[in-house]
Amino acid sequence: MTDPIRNATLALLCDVTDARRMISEAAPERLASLRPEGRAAAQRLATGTLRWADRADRVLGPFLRRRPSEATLNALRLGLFEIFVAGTAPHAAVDGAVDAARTTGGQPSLVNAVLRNILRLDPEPWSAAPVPRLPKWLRKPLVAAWGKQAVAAMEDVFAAEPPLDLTVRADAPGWAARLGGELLPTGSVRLRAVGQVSALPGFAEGAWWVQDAAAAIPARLVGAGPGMRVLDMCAAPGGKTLQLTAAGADVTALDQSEARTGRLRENLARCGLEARVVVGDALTHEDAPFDAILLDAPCTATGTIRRHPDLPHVKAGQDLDAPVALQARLIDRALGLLKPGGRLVYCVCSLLPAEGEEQIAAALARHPGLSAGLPETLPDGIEPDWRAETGLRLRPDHWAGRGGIDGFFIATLTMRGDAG
Ligand SMILES: C[S@@+](CC[C@H](N)C(=O)[O-])C[C@H]1O[C@@H](n2cnc3c(N)ncnc32)[C@H](O)[C@@H]1O
Repeated sequence: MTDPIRNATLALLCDVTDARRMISEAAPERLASLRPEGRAAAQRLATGTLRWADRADRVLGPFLRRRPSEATLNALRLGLFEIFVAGTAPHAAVDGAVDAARTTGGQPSLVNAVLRNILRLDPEPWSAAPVPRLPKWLRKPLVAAWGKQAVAAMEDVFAAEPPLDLTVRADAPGWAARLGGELLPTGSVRLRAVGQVSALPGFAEGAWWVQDAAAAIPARLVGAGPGMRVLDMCAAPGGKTLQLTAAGADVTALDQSEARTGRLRENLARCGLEARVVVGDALTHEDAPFDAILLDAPCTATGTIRRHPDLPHVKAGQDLDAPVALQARLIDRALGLLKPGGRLVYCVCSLLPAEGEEQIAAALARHPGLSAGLPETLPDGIEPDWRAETGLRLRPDHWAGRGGIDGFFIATLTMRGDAG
């Protein structure tokens, strides 16, 4: 009998590897006919399959004379993931992959033959294959920036299913105990093996929100508090807006995406928090001056691969010049909206220095009177080796034993009062 979840998973995998669409973008349409549990299952299968695609391709190599169609290759990857990682009974995984290949325009007989041949091998080749590696287009600049050993440690972290981190409004130790999670030194609560997030205690009343431990750090560096006028310049879907608002600041949350801003409004409403939400282009936003600005700039998001293993497939060969140029324009615009002496916190969830360290060096060169330096008192839990010359460099292999963190670069910038 045909399985709608596997069929939809295979179609979603082809959306990623063939049509170069992120799962978050393609899933709403692709999985629309499934029930909520089915949608969650298909997303889990697709994400896991992509996380292990590099190992699957190495195992498949000797069995394929040439690269098959995307539907066939993805059906094979899905079958191997189910058999060797997800623990599905081999006959069910093979039948499911064969059937999905048939429904999705692949070659079912090839999928059947290859998977059965692999299952016959003794010892099975999966376990001996190396940890999935990043694709060359990304590995090369990362090795140049952080070295081979660090990149290998990142790849180990990317191979594992990431934990779920929460930012808690009050009483993080209490919520960690209640949810059976770990209280991280930076104050986030880390959970493992979570089913439906919205069913957890505290979700409905907005006692916490989902936010990676690294992503929770930039807003803490803003120093927001009551009486301060703060601009969250690229705000949606709003994890950082929630932090700034919860700290008591008068927050303007600006983002150009109507759809993402809708999610930001929902998040504020769930948490009972208020901010002025504006849909608009930060490059033309007026309404100055602000005491502080948080600029969480659009970027390659290469720091979030452990949560988004679809990203290396979708962004392959992406031009870096456009995001880097936009980030520079956004920094310049933000500086123009700040009160003299006000603080700009710039951050990107990128592992590429061009979007982080080099972006800040270029801003310092463009603006005499601008300085980059971390505040004297840093938020709790920041490790000494996360400090970089002009800010904080957070990498996925930091806290590797605890499940890692997202990659981020964060700088705090201040313009001297008399400088223009
Ligand atoms: C990294 S995401 C922000 C994530 C958000 N700060 C959070 O914590 O949930 C970058 C955001 O920048 C927005 N963006 C990109 N270019 C923009 C522009 N010119 N003006 C305003 N927003 C922009 C995108 O729509 C996207 O929501």
